Amino acid sequence: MLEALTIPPVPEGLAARIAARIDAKTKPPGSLGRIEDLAIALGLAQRRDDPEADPAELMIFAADHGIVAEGVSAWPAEVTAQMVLNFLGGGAAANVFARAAGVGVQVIDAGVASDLPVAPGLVRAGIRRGTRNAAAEDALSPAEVEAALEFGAALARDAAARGVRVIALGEMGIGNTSTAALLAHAVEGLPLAPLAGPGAGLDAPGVTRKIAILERAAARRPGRLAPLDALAAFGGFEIAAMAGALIGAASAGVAVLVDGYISTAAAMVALAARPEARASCLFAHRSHEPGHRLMLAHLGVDPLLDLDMRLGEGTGALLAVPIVRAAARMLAEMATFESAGVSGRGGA
Ligand SMILES: O=C(O)c1ccc[n+]([C@@H]2O[C@H](COP(=O)([O-])O)[C@@H](O)[C@H]2O)c1
Ligand SMILES: Cc1cc2nc[nH]c2cc1C
Repeated sequence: MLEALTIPPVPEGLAARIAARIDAKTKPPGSLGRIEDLAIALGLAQRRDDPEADPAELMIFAADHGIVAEGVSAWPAEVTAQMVLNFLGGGAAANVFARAAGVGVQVIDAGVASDLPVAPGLVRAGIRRGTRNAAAEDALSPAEVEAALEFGAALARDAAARGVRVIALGEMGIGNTSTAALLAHAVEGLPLAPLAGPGAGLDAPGVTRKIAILERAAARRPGRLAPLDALAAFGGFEIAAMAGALIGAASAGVAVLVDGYISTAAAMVALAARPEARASCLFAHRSHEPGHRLMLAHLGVDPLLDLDMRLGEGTGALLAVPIVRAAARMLAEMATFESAGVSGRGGA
């Protein structure tokens, strides 16, 4: 089904048309700097001359990772489910930033291992509870990968049908920095050790142990892997669902705000499978997780913000929403030299 989703090409001349409109606004040409580039990028992402930032929605995809049994995280796996309850209660950083930014939140159990109550507002994939331990065996079956991708794509297309214009990709999953590192290594050939960092708070000896565990996992499936094979080898459910959501959003003309280290790994996987979705992506921030710099450099991306954040949940993407909104409204609402009767550049 996912292969059947067509991603519309960027219309010919769209960037030049938006750039010309921006140049007619009452300001010295180029004086809004990267906000001007962002307005064009939003137009390209939505394949529209008049892109909109609202409504924007945060999707928080939560899941667990079997590799946590090896000791790759400073935190126990139960924290994933506990944080899902916190998201549902509105008390997490993502909830607070979403309220501050005027963004709706959807909480998604993409494959959490611990018990979660049936709760209104919790969307469930119902594929499986957690991945297998990728250091010992493949984390997901090909059918599970397919199901998670389809699930994410369907959620994004549902959001598009509700009129959502921008989807922010957030996640929660103890151990998912390990999975993200393995995916970036396998799909793009980036070196594994510099991709492996403290995640949610490992100390230096912990990072050294994490690297050894990740090397063992990578050795099980050596060499470059196709994106879906890499997801099967290493997981995880939330990353596959985010990759599916990105492709689903791109197919529906919805812009995707990519968040931090794990969200970017999902984008890497999605873009390896569907390069034509690249124009649909806006990159929100540079995470403090050291490997994020490598990923962004590999993608040739200079994100909007760099605030030393490394939380995930979509918090970096949420902080970028007001900037994206300002760019869209600049394009829609700013007067032109002509409409405002302001003189153009004169001679001496
Ligand atoms: O978004 C980031 O850049 C980021 C960087 C480091 C950690 N995290 C979050 O921390 C969790 C994963 O960390 P870890 O050490 O358990 O792999 C997961 O819930 C992520 O949302 C997120
Ligand atoms: C408490 C906590 C909150 C998080 N939010 C995203 N990742 C997280 C990891 C932990 C440990």
